[in-house]
Amino acid sequence: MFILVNLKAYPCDPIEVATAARDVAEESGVRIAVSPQAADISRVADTGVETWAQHVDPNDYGSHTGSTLAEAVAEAGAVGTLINHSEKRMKLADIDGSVQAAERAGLETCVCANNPAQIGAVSALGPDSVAVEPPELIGGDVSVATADPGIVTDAVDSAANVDEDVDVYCGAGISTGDDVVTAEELGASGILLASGVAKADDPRAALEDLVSGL
Ligand SMILES: O=C(CO)COP(=O)(O)O
Repeated sequence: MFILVNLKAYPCDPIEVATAARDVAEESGVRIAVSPQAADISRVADTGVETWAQHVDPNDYGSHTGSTLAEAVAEAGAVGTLINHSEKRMKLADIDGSVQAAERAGLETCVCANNPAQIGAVSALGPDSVAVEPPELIGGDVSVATADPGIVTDAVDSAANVDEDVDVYCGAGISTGDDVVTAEELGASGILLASGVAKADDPRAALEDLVSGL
């Protein structure tokens, strides 16, 4: 299982989370990555943790003020990027452009989507992975894997029907090792989470719990 920690714009210490994630990944052998604010990518990557961007724009180099250039986040130390999110909604054509931009820059890609139908649509764009996250469960304390297990299994089927090489992750409300094991049993090969770590009093303990059943 891959554990991808999205720090969103939470007021946590990205270096504290990054060092904890690096250590827990080393100790457990579980792949863990941290996705900080773009401005923090470089110093998070310097900790040695696997670092992902939260977003890249579809554009190439050029006159694109305010854009997040895929090559720039790769140069800063990111090895992957999220694309699209319930909190950063993109048009399908722009998701396609961002997947291509990320691939051009050598970044691994994970496209987020709200439901299994959208998972099928974005799987057709050829990302490395997709993540199903029901918006109504994001930021809550009930895991998608227990609140709506069918959405995870349907997302797995939906992606496989389009492209069997696309990994499927799930997210929303995941905070415990039991949630991670349940997600794995439903066919997910990774989880995407935020508040369970970013808002935890002790991010290291939260990460240790997440990997405890793997
Ligand atoms: O949106 C998410 C990750 O991208 C999930 O957020 P929570 O883990 O806070 O529910």
